[in-house]
Amino acid sequence: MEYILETKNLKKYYGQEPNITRALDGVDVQVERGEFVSIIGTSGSGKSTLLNMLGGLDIPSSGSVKIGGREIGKMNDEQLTVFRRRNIGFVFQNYNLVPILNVYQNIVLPIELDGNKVDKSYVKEIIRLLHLEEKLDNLPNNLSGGQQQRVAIARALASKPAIILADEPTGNLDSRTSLEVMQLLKMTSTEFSQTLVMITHNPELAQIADRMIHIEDGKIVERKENF
Ligand SMILES: Nc1ncnc2c1ncn2[C@@H]1O[C@H](COP(=O)(O)OP(=O)(O)OP(=O)(O)O)[C@@H](O)[C@H]1O
Repeated sequence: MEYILETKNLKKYYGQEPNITRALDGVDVQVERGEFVSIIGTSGSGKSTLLNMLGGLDIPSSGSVKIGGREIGKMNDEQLTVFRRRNIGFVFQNYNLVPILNVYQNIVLPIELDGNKVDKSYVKEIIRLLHLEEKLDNLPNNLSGGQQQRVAIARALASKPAIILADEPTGNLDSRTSLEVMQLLKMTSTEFSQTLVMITHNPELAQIADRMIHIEDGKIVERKENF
């Protein structure tokens, strides 16, 4: 079977002996197309490092990452940038919105960067579901943290990427809104057969996924509730 995301013996070390940090220490992860997987672990366990590797944002010390069957270590920077933009939607903790663009422009930016036509009715539906209709002309600075996060989620969904990688996507939302946003992410990813990988330290949110991957000290550990 070909997985949409697959790592083999993935290692990421920072620094050098004797002060080496093994952020990832031999990680084998497989994610099936359309799956919703949460990666859960305590602070410093390696979650963000793993997500960055799965999204081709960082280079492994050793081991491999395959996205859609393609080994990303074999692509040059430009190929990887285009590949990422076409296949992966990112939702970061800190939103990464463009401050000089308004909400609507931020949402459709990745589509336009790729020279594609905006599916207006789809984007409108995302905007409605994320309660952003009234904010489309606002600049990010004029929004609350939670609103900015919803814009970031809308942007990730708008280009219908095959894969959505989310790093604590609801970290700045209250618990009720977090659950709502998570349900929305789950609903849209199911509707468009998207693969969703989300990292969190919140067990309640992690359980919304089809499957949980536990990480401790840079290693995947098996837990009973996975089965
Ligand atoms: N650029 C870096 N340089 C040195 N060490 C790093 C770097 N990035 C991460 N680390 C270390 O690697 C380990 C894993 O970090 P990572 O950010 O992946 O953890 P995390 O599980 O996402 O944590 P958190 O939940 O706090 O965001 C930590 O010990 C961290 O200090």
